[in-house]
Amino acid sequence: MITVPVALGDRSYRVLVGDGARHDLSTLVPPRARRAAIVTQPGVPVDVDPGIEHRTFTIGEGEAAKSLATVEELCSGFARWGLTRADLVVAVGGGLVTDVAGFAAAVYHRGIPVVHVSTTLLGQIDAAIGGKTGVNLAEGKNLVGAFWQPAGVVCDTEVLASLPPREMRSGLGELAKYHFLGGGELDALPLDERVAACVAIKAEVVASDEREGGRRAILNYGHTLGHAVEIAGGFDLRHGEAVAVGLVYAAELAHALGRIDDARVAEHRRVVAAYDLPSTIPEGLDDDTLMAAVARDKKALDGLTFALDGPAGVEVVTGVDPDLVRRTLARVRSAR
Ligand SMILES: NC(=O)c1ccc[n+]([C@@H]2O[C@H](COP(=O)([O-])OP(=O)(O)OC[C@H]3O[C@@H](n4cnc5c(N)ncnc54)[C@H](O)[C@@H]3O)[C@@H](O)[C@H]2O)c1
Ligand SMILES: O=C(O)C(=O)C[C@@H](O)[C@H](O)[C@H](O)COP(=O)(O)O
Ligand SMILES: [Zn+2]
Repeated sequence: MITVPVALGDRSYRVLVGDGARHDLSTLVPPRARRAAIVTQPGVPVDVDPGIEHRTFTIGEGEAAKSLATVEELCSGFARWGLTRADLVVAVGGGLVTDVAGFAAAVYHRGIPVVHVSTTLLGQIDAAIGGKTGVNLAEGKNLVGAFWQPAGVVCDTEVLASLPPREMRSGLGELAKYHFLGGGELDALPLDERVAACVAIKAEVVASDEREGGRRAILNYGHTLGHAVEIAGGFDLRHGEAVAVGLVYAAELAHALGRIDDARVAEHRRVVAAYDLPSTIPEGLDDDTLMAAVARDKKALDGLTFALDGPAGVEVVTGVDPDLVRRTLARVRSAR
């Protein structure tokens, strides 16, 4: 078992990574908790035992279930059962479950503890770590949410064996992101160590800027166009697939701004292709729709804003020329 600490002062917690790590869930349960509300989906074939009285609450599958309506249903269920502030929410699932259950925990009784048992590759290397929780609106991804750190996280690599191949590949989209955030050749590592290495990268960034005042936005690399493609396409692409498209787009944009050279763009394309992930914008998504979604990105405080690679690594670039953003859409489309 590998333990990765997330150092956030009195909100610090442990991330347990390893084959069978779910069996250590009870070690992360806060001492005052008497009851645990387990939030999961019918499609998650993972049983957990928090070691205290528990009841299971299921939510729907797919991004449509990542909604305020689902949060309301969960909170009503918690209230009917009599869950108190001293009790616990345990999210068991991928990023969708941990984002929704984490947000419900953040707002129920103005905040109760949550432990994430992450069951997808994408969740284990990214979504369950760092305390971003939230839901979608019709207008965009994750537009309502809260920073709410878990009391602990379990990344049991054994449960990844049942993950459908497309979901595993989607996780590789976020893994591709870490290649450009100092991760280097992560593929050389055994699975547990690869997951732990990504968790450690994310933990260090989150510890330096918990609420995305600045540096944390590098974790959003590939997400400005990624989220736009995801929502404009009605979620035909999985999150990690959309991030892969967004990484290639961000590389082309950084190149157009003179921040990186041809070889670095080629490296982005190589990493994305090696994971068998898409590198172009799906047909049928028009530029105006994508531009509107890009403008609604939460990072866009001062003009169109992207996390972009450059001589000093990935950093946030504000006020990007809309014409250049459009021309880069055309460039990525033509490289199909
Ligand atoms: N909060 C964050 O920092 C953060 C980071 C990255 C992504 N996200 C969010 O995470 C979501 C995507 O998460 P995801 O890729 O994990 O998808 P997901 O949570 O939708 O799960 C994908 C599918 O796999 C099933 N599944 C889960 N675990 C399984 C298992 N072990 N075996 C078999 N099937 C299993 C689920 O039921 C679901 O149908 C998006 O909403 C994205 O915005 C959040
Ligand atoms: O944890 C972060 O910070 C991230 O940006 C991680 C992303 O992979 C993740 O998809 C996140 O939910 C996106 O955040 P958002 O602020 O753009 O909604
Ligand atoms: Zn993401």
